[in-house]
Amino acid sequence: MHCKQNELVVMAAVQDFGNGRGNGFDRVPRPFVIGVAGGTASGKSTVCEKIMQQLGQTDVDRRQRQVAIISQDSFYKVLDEKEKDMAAKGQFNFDHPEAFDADLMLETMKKVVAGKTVDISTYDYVTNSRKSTNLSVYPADVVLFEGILVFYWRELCNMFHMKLFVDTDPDTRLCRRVLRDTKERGRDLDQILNQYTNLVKPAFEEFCLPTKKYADVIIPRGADNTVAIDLIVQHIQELLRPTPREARRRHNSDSFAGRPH
Ligand SMILES: Nc1ncnc2c1ncn2[C@@H]1O[C@H](COP(=O)(O)OP(=O)(O)O)[C@@H](O)[C@H]1O
Ligand SMILES: Nc1ccn([C@@H]2O[C@H](COP(=O)(O)O)[C@@H](O)[C@H]2O)c(=O)n1
Repeated sequence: MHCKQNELVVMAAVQDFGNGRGNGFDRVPRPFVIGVAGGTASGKSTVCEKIMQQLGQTDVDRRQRQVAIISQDSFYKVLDEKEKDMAAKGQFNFDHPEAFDADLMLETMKKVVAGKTVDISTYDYVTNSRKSTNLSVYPADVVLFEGILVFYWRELCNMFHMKLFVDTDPDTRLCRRVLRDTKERGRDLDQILNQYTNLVKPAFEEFCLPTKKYADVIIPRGADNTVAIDLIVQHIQELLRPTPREARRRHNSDSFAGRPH
């Protein structure tokens, strides 16, 4: 088997910690790492953003956040001159596993799992290179790792305690990619369509789609699927350590519930 299944872990977490009141918090892995895979422009980042928003994390200082997001795109290899030239013409295959620095990705994720702060490059799609500024990702209770091929490498896939696959209709994805890449990634229509037809679509079918079977939860329609997102948020809330205020509130309501009438 390529990547082990986690349903039992997830079910145990739901059963043991579902009421958020037991001492079971100590037995939830810290951080609880969630892999979010799916084709290009399926809505992976948008789903992660929605999860962060609903958990009230977006207004919190990055150092204090209980949930962190890491993008697999931060681990694209540095291109040589010839590859840069190909990339500028939309002829470099960014959808092949070889395009990623798998060693760096694994090394970084091992540190994340060990609860360490990691410095991660941000990626510039206009220049097809890593930006000079790094982003620190601080230890968090839950880490979302999103990207087209996050379930492709067995060792990486096995690090996830929960695996989500964002499953959006391919025509919708292509339309969104055209709009996004012209507006935000400095691409023209010809280049986008050539790259999509010759490289993106075949690689999706060969490398990304076959990893859907490792998902614990498949999210049809991506970020439009508010029911799925609500359920995932509810589950994450149950995994997060209660803040001191929340712990007091729960303690008080337990004591009150225990009193004779
Ligand atoms: N449900 C949606 N409805 C409309 N546009 C969406 C939706 N989800 C994502 N988008 C847009 O589609 C593009 C790709 O979404 P994104 O979340 O970046 O996908 P991915 O991370 O899978 O590449 C973005 O421009 C985003 O704003
Ligand atoms: N320089 C680059 C790097 C990546 N891509 C494309 O991005 C896609 C992955 O990002 P998503 O947000 O869409 O998941 C992938 O399909 C690459 O083709 C690129 O065009 N240029």
